[in-house]
Amino acid sequence: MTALHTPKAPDIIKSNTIKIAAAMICNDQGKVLLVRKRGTSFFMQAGGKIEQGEDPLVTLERELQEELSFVIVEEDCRYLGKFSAKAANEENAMVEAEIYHIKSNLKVTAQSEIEQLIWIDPRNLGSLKVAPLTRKLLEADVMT
Ligand SMILES: Nc1nc2c([nH]c(=O)n2[C@@H]2O[C@H](COP(=O)(O)OP(=O)(O)OP(=O)(O)O)[C@@H](O)[C@H]2O)c(=O)[nH]1
Repeated sequence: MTALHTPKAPDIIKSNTIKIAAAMICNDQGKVLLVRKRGTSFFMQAGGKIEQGEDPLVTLERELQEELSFVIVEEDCRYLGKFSAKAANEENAMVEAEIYHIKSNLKVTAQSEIEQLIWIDPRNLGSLKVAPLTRKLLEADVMT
């Protein structure tokens, strides 16, 4: 008789992990840029899915170009680390993010799949609906 393998919780979580590269874009006034994608309700970091074998910084360059027409200046960009949280828009999934801190005072405009962008005061979110990963990053105070 063939033994059936029933996935245990960690296996299930692993297979439902979305890997992304995303940006903590901060300006001189201590504000942080968040985006809301078309048809969704959570505000989150600009960024997107890492393609198989892709360097996360290459992913981020592509996503910021697509979403904000933003070009990364190397000296204003710093790798912060890998952070994970419950995915905002997908049921029963986790998001694992390579996060980069980017300093910028440039005016950015929403492109393509971005319905809304806002500069927020990280110490005063009020009732803003933010993605779990974003809340975690803001609570970890990774803005500076
Ligand atoms: N970009 C981004 N995605 C996040 C964050 N937090 C979070 O849970 N996610 C989840 O990760 C998923 C990434 O999908 P995406 O739609 O941003 O990626 P993408 O542009 O490459 O997608 P596509 O090419 O399949 O349309 C989102 O649906 C969302 O549920 C975040 O801060 N930034």
